[in-house]
Amino acid sequence: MITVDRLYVRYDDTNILEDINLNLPTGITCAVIGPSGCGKSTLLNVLAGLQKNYQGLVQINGANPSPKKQTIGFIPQNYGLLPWLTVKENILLGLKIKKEAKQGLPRNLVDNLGLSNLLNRYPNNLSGGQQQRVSLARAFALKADLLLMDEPFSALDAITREEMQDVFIDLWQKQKVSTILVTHYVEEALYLGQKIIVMTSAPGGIYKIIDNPLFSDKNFRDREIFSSLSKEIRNYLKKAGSKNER
Ligand SMILES: Nc1ncnc2c1ncn2[C@@H]1O[C@H](COP(=O)(O)OP(=O)(O)OP(=O)(O)O)[C@@H](O)[C@H]1O
Repeated sequence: MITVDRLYVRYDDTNILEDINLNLPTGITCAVIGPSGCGKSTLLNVLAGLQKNYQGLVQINGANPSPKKQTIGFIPQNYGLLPWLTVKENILLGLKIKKEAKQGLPRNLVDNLGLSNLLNRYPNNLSGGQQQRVSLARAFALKADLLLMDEPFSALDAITREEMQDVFIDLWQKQKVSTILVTHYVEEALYLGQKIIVMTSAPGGIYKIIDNPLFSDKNFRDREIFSSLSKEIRNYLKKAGSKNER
């Protein structure tokens, strides 16, 4: 369970996040969408335990976010791979930090992600899609309490992005890890988020939380509700971008 109660983040005298309240049950995916600069990455950083300068209550399974108390997987915008480590070493990195590297490489995961022949390569010699697969392997190997992804697929071309969205859904179906992902794409939010949080522009707040009936439906674009729901979110985003119109 993820609980956020009256969360504020301030830099100097400016509120970046303002009065964020959230209750997310364990084992769901939640997509966060909102105008540029509204504080989406800041929210992820707070949940990851990377940012401590906040006010309010933030709890993951009843405790403040901390690498000592929970296992938190984090996939940043640039995949977060260490260029001086091989694919294999990058995948094992999280497990090493968790002191579980002795279990060795999670072979099924590596095979499912098509990484078996790339284990000795370095990240710079991989395509964007391959790098993203490595970062997913590292995150899912952890069997994390919470997986945070900051625009995980935005650097990929459209076809590879759609492939990676399917890869994510397949992995998630097997593990049902609680996941929060930030995205700029309405379609991505509709495919990957059981819940969709629409944020207001700076200072970031929650404009609307939507229960999404299209989650993980591979034919979601063909469903009748798709165009009305995506229109609704785009309208929310337009309004959310201009607080006066709320
Ligand atoms: N260390 C910092 N000091 C001061 N201001 C900061 C700092 N880090 C972030 N900010 C500001 O906080 C605001 C929110 O930034 P954040 O990166 O969380 O937004 P975002 O919604 O993820 O943006 P984008 O969609 O463009 O990636 C921005 O105005 C940013 O300039």
